[in-house]
Parts: sequence; structure tokens; C-alpha cells
Amino acid sequence: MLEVENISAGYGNGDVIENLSFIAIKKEIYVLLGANGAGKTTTFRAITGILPLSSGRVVVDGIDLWVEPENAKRKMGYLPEGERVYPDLTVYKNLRFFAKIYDVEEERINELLKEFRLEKYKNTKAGYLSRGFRKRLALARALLHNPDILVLDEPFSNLDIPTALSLRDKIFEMLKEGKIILFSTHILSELQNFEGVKCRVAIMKEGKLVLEERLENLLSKVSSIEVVFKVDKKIRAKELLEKFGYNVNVENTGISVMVSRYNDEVPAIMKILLTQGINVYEVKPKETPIEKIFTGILEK
Ligand SMILES: Nc1ncnc2c1ncn2[C@@H]1O[C@H](COP(=O)(O)OP(=O)(O)OP(=O)(O)O)[C@@H](O)[C@H]1O
Repeated sequence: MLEVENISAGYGNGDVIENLSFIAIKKEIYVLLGANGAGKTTTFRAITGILPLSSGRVVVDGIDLWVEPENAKRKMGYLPEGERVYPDLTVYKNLRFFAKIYDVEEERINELLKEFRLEKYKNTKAGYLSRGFRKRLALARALLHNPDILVLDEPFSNLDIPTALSLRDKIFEMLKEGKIILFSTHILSELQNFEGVKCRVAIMKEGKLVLEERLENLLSKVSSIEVVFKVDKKIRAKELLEKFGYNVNVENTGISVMVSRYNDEVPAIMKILLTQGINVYEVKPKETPIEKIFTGILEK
């Protein structure tokens, strides 16, 4: 268990994060969601012992991070924002450097090279790797000492969709193994990929946690969303859908319809429109559910 008790920390000009408290447990993902500059990286630096606390405590499986830093840090793996690897060292040497620090056997390096499909690039300088592969290397490095707790700062940023999905699957796998996983994001729609797993989301604003909620509750808070259909016969489309009980508005670009079950209702609406000879050129939600909540909270 990772217990964060009332921590404050900053960079010399006062605290950037203030009185944060939360608990991250096994088999559950803990997400820090916040706009740029909200304090996510600072929080992760503080809980991994990189940045000193000005007050509060971080306790890792019963070990106080500032009382027994080495023992507590051994239990944590940290993926910093961006792909922070040594660009002039090969993939292998990047891992070996940290393996020595953590006193990890050579065998573990080979295991990780295989697991992250980096064998082929073993002797390639990290600076020449694509972003996705640099991220894999950085993640492999974070896992070298087989930590129980993984702290991933914006792990999905700058990844293409297949790489992001394979990283998500890797996170699921590690979760099943019993690891505690924390990650941060400012991209709200990323969380929709985590529906169905145990996931708690803390929304950060200006260095404070303003809301903590289970992902499914966060999503269910928005019972309906507005979807815009770009169509050619707007009035006809409105009249038609209203007969089916939909709440429809005519807009400049088309019609907007309130839907509560996006995945079922949008195809049904499309079918109604198309079978009645109304062309649909584009379908777009006005806001994604999480964005709606996020915007609502941050505007308060
Ligand atoms: N090394 C530093 N020295 C001084 N101030 C810093 C430093 N790093 C971050 N800050 C400030 O701390 C605040 C929080 O930044 P932080 O990087 O923790 O936010 P974030 O939520 O991770 O943002 P982003 O998504 O942009 O990475 C910002 O106002 C930032 O300018």
C-alpha cells in the first residue's frame, strides 16, 4: 500500500502542491488527472523521494520514505515524463547502468529486453530509437528491480494508438500481478480505455486534489451527452428523430441530439436517418463525458 499523508512540496519559492492525501492499493490504478501545471509531476517526484517534502509523510508498505529512503525507494519504479533515457548509451547499457545501481542480475536485463521486445535494438543507441521504443526502454528501466509500485508520469503522451494500447495492456498485466500502479494524464479521453478495471481518479487543480472518484462513477455522473450529426436535411431529420423520442436541436452545421448510451444510440440514429434518405457527413460528440465533468469542476 502507498499512503500519502498531507504532503506539501515545492521548488524553493513556496509549495506547489499542498496537503495532498491519498492511498493507492494493490490491483487498482490510481490516476492523477489535471491540466498542465496542476502539479502532477511535482506530486510524483515528492512521492518517489526525488523532491523533499515540506510537510507530510509518504509510507510505502509500512516504510516511511524519509526515515528509510533506500528501503522505500526499492519498492518503487518511476517512469519520468518524456522518455528520459541516456541517448548516447545503447539500450543494453542504459539498462546495465541502472542494474548496477540496483544490484540487479544480468539475467533480469535479458528478461526485460525480451519482455519489451527490445532485443533487436540491444546495441542501438537509445537516442536513435523511436519514441514508442524509448518509452518501452524507460519502462523496462523502471521495472528493473521488480518494484511493487509503479509511478508513471504521462505514460501515454506522444504514443501512437497501437503503442498506447499495448502499454495499456502491459499495465493491465502488471495490475494482475499485484502491482500498485499510479499514472498521470491531462488527456481525459485516455481514461475511457480503462473502463472495466478498478481505477480511481483524482482530479488535481492548482496543486490540490479537488475530487477523487471511481472511474465508473465519474463516467456515470454524465448521464447524457450531446452529439452533433452533420446532415443535409436538418428540419426533416429533427422531425423524424423527435418521433422516436429524441431531444433534438437544429444547429448551424447540422442537428444535435442528446444521447445517454452513446455506443447503442448513435448507430440507431444513423440508421433512422440513412434509411429515410438523409445523408450524414459527420458525427461528433460535443464533449466527451469526462471532459464535461472536468470542465464543470475546474470552472467552479
Ligand atoms: N523545477 C521547477 N522549478 C520551479 N517550479 C517548477 C519546477 N517544476 C515545476 N514547477 C512549477 O510547479 C507547478 C506544477 O508543475 P508540474 O510539472 O508539477 O505540473 P504538471 O501537472 O505535471 O504539468 P504538466 O502536465 O505540464 O507536466 C507549475 O507551476 C510549474 O511551473
